[in-house]
Amino acid sequence: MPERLGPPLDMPLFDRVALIGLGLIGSSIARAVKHLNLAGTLVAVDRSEEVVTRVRELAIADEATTDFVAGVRDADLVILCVPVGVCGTVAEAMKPGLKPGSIVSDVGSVKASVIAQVQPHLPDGVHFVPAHPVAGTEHSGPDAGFATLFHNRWCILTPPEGEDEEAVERVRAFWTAMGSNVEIMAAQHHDLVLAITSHVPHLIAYNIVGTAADLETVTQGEVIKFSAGGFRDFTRIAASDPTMWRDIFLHNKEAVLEMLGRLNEDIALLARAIRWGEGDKLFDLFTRTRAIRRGIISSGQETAEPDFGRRKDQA
Ligand SMILES: NC(=O)C1=CN([C@@H]2O[C@H](COP(=O)(O)OP(=O)(O)OC[C@H]3O[C@@H](n4cnc5c(N)ncnc54)[C@H](O)[C@@H]3O)[C@@H](O)[C@H]2O)C=CC1
Ligand SMILES: O=C(O)C(=O)Cc1ccc(O)cc1
Repeated sequence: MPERLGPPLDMPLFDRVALIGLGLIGSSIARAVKHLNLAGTLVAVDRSEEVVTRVRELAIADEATTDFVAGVRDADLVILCVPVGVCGTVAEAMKPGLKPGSIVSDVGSVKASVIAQVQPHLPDGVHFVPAHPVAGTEHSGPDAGFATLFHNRWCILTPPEGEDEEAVERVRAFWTAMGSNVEIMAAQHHDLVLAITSHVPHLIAYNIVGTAADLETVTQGEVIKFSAGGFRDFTRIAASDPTMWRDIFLHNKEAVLEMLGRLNEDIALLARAIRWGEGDKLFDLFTRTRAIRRGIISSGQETAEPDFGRRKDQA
């Protein structure tokens, strides 16, 4: 797997790009954009003065402001990198500054709800190409980002039907330049797929760590001391940002509940197999799941060892 970004482009893809929300994802995009020369001018917008100050200290954008309207003015591409629950209010706040012909995008982990929140606020002539980079870590904030985060990772675009093809292709080119593999799918389908591949696994991690911490027969000290096994991987996931994940579950409610229902049925079957000593059933499942893990590794999406967020290849 290549660990470095390519050389900077001779010509930027966009004259002016505005990022709203400079946390893990926004600041990773900012670093990649600067490194690869993807924007003539990069503007950072955040509601937090502290974040804006830190962005200036880190020098990861050309301009930084808390003023949404001024921040997006004249931008050709505006990307919302905020928790999914506030995308509608952010879109409403920036609306007066949006330039006709510009492209609005986002990075939210849920797509149908973000589209429903944002679309009503976009003036005619502004294109909307929602995106979800399927790449991240359990860390948050502008210091947590790194330019190679999206390298060799999927980025899913969910343009509403009838959206301008050229706008979609420009967003595709942007993510491809950052090293992502881009796929296009319907927002509802995205939400169903991500419910089982990302959202429910996070819920399970939050649940198992919470349950272990609550167990009266096991002390907090023992949970930490003996966490070298599978539990340790769950604690990494369960350290993910509470605001972000609260919003994901509330905004992908139906798909998550659907997948949880299915999961509950399968767990009941596993409990039954254990109770009745049906070793073959357990063995068959574990054999199938081992093949899935090996398939992921051989596809180059994951290293064989735990990488705890791929921070060693930060750029
Ligand atoms: N963390 C991850 O691993 C991934 C996150 N995402 C998505 O990316 C988005 C951002 O996530 P992170 O960068 O991890 O979050 P973060 O917590 O690191 O950063 C969020 C930033 O948004 C700002 N913000 C919050 N509310 C705002 C508002 N109303 N107006 C303006 N700025 C506001 C915060 O000040 C902060 O700087 C979320 O929608 C999340 O679902 C997508 C892929 C991976
Ligand atoms: O840290 C991890 O293991 C993740 O799963 C990161 C992540 C979180 C949310 C997303 O929408 C995509 C990726």
